Amino acid sequence: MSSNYKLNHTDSLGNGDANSLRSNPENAFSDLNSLAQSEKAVEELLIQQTPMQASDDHLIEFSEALRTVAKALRGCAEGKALAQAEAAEWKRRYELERSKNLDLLRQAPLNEEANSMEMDHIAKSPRLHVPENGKSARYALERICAHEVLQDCEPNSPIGSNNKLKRKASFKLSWGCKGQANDQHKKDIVSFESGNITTADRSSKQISLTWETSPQNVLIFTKPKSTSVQVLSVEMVRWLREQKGLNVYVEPRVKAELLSESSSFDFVQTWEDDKEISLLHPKVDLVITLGGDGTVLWAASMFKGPVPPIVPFSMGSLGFMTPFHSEQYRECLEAVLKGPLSITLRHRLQCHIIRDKARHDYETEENMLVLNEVTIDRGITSFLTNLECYCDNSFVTCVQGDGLILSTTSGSTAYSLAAGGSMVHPQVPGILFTPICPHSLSFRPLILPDHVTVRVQVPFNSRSSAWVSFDGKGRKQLEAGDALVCSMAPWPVSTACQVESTNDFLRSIHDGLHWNLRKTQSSDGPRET
Ligand SMILES: NC(=O)c1ccc[n+]([C@@H]2O[C@H](COP(=O)([O-])OP(=O)(O)OC[C@H]3O[C@@H](n4cnc5c(N)ncnc54)[C@H](O)[C@@H]3O)[C@@H](O)[C@H]2O)c1
Ligand SMILES: Nc1ncnc2c1ncn2[C@@H]1O[C@H](COP(=O)(O)OP(=O)(O)OP(=O)(O)O)[C@@H](O)[C@H]1O
Repeated sequence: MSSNYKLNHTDSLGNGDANSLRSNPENAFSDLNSLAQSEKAVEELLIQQTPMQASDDHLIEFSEALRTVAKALRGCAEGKALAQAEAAEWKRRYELERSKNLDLLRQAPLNEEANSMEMDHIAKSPRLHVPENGKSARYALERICAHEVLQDCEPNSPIGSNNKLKRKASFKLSWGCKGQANDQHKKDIVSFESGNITTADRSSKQISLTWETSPQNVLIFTKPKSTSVQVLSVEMVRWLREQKGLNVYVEPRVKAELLSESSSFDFVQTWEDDKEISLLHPKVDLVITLGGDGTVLWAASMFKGPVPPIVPFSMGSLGFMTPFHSEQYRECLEAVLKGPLSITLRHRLQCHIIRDKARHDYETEENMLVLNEVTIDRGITSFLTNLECYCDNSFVTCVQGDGLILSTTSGSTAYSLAAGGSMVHPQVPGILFTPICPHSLSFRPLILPDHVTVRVQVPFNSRSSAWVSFDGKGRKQLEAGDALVCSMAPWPVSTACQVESTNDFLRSIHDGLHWNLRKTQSSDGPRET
């Protein structure tokens, strides 16, 4: 009889048998009463044990039950308080992150204004055209269009040390209308005049870049350790200088290669210190890449802010972002330098890690920008990753598997595709949320809108840490309590198109992946009657 009330054991939160008592406490009391009123039971008890012992037993069991209930309630309250504290802490960090980003964005128009005044004063240059809608797009475009003065910030800087005062080439962007380029700018997408909601111009039209002043400064990135790339770079640098009269910048490694070819390449400019790379953007009108997609990723990673337009030549096995053929480099570059050219505006993600250790002082690790994706995986451990994912502070899901890929739409044809994600046109704004080998039958990839902030956290009860990599590089460990915060960056990467954005994208998936290649069924057979 007494076993009806016995609370054998409880877990750390006081759950277990306590729950059954808590869920139905009245039954427990009424059973006790009926037991006490049962003469037969009392007689039996008197025979088996002394009255003192019996009532002691009941009192002990009853007080045990109460203690367990109290423990369970305390556990619940503590859990709730902890969750609330954690939510508040994350909200604080999120707000800090947001205000930091807003500050950055606010500074942009100021700098732009300052530049503009300086420019107007120096050279009465035409102002760039700025699209009128959405703030983030406006800032992004202002930033990539910025006119800047080529002045050495540090007199001893090797970058452009033989430059006099030069002006960065200016350009304007225009959005095509029904496939035709014109001078229209982006307009509000949704109008709601007279209560009627209608959509007008869409955001992802073909974009055309027109030079307003000729590009003068070209930076070439090359895939290392490739003989064919080295041969082409020698030829291209000479052509750009002798035929086009351009200033050419290359990486220090490439300058050494060129000089070993001939001392006549000493006009080529480079840098010595990695810190000087941050000075590249104001000096470079155009970037050329010679290699595969990896070289485009490498080039983009050199720019921690705005990126000059990139002309990617294909010298790898695939090439989803490299539409130009190296054999025709002269014709291609002639056309690009003259303009106008179609571009694909590829979004990037900005990511940063928040360490649990740095909980009380807003940390700190450098923001990383990715053109393809940021991956959180299990590294060399054999344990499942356990990743809690939030989207703007709403819980999304917990990833248990090999990891998670947060990809741009440009990266949708890379790792995300291999993990089962959809292929998405690179100009569709969005963040792909693709699990890697999830240990669940119902986990499907998601595509989230471009305005959200995604947070991926390793929970404190995780069995192992996780590893983050950025476009397949720069691996960093995430310990329990650490989080990765990721949102759309305001600095896209514009790559020149061979034809136009959609045509290039479709060609790349046909040529690169043999997408949906199937022998055509012959008409020689049964037909619908
Ligand atoms: N299982 C996989 O498919 C897998 C695994 C790891 C990394 N990757 C990809 O490799 C990228 C790094 O490229 P890398 O060249 O520095 O390394 P890499 O030299 O190892 O090349 C990886 C391959 O991915 C291709 N690739 C890169 N970006 C692409 C894109 N946007 N669309 C289609 N294919 C693309 C490259 O052309 C190359 O063939 C990572 O960002 C990741 O997307 C893929
Ligand atoms: N300028 C560079 N400096 C250092 N590393 C680079 C540079 N350019 C490319 N890489 C690296 O070299 C590797 C190979 O580059 P890339 O993908 O362009 O060539 P690939 O592998 O031959 O092309 P594909 O994958 O199409 O066959 C990549 O990991 C990339 O990060």
